[in-house]
Amino acid sequence: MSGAPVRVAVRRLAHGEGLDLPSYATDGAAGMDVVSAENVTIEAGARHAVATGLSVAIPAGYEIQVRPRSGLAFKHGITVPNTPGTIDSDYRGELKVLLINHGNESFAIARGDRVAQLVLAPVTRASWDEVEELDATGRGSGGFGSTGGHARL
Ligand SMILES: O=c1ccn([C@H]2C[C@H](O)[C@@H](COP(=O)(O)OP(=O)(O)OP(=O)(O)O)O2)c(=O)[nH]1
Ligand SMILES: [Mg+2]
Repeated sequence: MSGAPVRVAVRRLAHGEGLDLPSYATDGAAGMDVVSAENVTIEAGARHAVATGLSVAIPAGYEIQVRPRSGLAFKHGITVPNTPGTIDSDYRGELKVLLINHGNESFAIARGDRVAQLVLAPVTRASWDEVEELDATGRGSGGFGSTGGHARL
């Protein structure tokens, strides 16, 4: 961690009352674990937008990324289909965690369970310089495996 934490306004919605705010599990954690505000079971193969009971006002120039927790992914096949989910700085609706169950069994989430992690990240915006020709490179248009497969070169 470098510097003071960036302050982010957070509002609890009615169904978020009593829940822990997202928090860093360890001193060096990159993401804040965020908990579910609902009891829900996600069937094998199904998706669900999990309520967090929170809305936020991220300062301009930042975003929040919603990332999976590796333990849920590895043990249960529960991950974030749109990872990293993007929370825009101008979004004021409820922050939701989209989950998909890639496992073979239904997965029960209880209110208060940690379902994902939130990473605050700076945003660099681009503007286009439209040109007739791009500069030449050794790679050129080669891609999608053009340098070899997964095995040792
Ligand atoms: O995992 C997510 C992803 C998005 N959002 C909210 C915040 C975000 O600012 C908004 C829009 O997300 P995104 O731009 O990814 O979705 P879209 O399909 O492009 O919708 P829109 O047209 O509203 O931008 O939805 C969440 O709560 N959780
Ligand atoms: Mg969008």
